[in-house]
Amino acid sequence: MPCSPEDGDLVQGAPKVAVPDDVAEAVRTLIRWAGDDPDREGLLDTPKRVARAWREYARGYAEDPAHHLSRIFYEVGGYDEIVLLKDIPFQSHCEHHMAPIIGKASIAYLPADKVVGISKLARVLHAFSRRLQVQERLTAEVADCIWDNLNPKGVAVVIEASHACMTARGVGTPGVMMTTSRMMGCFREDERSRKEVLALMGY
Ligand SMILES: Nc1nc2c(ncn2[C@@H]2O[C@H](COP(=O)(O)OP(=O)(O)OP(=O)(O)O)[C@@H](O)[C@H]2O)c(=O)[nH]1
Ligand SMILES: [Zn+2]
Repeated sequence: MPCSPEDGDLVQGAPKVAVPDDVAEAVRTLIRWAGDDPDREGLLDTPKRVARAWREYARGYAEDPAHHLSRIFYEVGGYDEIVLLKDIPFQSHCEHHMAPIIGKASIAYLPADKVVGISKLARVLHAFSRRLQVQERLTAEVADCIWDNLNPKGVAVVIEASHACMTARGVGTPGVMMTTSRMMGCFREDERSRKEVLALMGY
């Protein structure tokens, strides 16, 4: 995947982050554990690559997700209906196996007075997904962050994802998706609002 400008020191051509010896050594140990020789030519640079890759996978730890919701618009022409960002692709890693979680999220809110730039919903998702996660917590953290910072009338988050720890190992069930949701405010209390937002999401 190409680096985006928000990757900071990870932008192609920028100086690479230094990898501490103990981190590289940990990867060498893992290579040995996997059954290979970390001193063979093809694997010599792998510990540093893996270490830097993990800085990318886990760059959400360096972000304050709420910061993305700090630029508020109060005037949006009296708009008072659902705002939905649908099928946002994301990647995360499960905290049990550190294996990829690959999926999509739909994030909706019903504004009271505060509205944010629509990209910010995806930024909040990425700030939480680029950490070690379980899908339930990821779903709740995204919803809670929007609820706490925008004080909307409702928040709805639905996430569908495939867990590599289930597809590439373990139970070995490719194609299985896990679905989680968090409904808050009107989407939790009012059945019509809940149905409306789920229909807009395509469920
Ligand atoms: N609820 C939940 N479970 C997850 C998530 N990601 C991974 N898991 C599960 O975490 C569980 C960890 O179970 P353990 O028995 O401790 O680990 P394990 O022996 O590797 O389990 P298996 O995956 O069944 O081989 C597994 O059932 C995984 O499928 C997630 O986001 N949410
Ligand atoms: Zn897992």
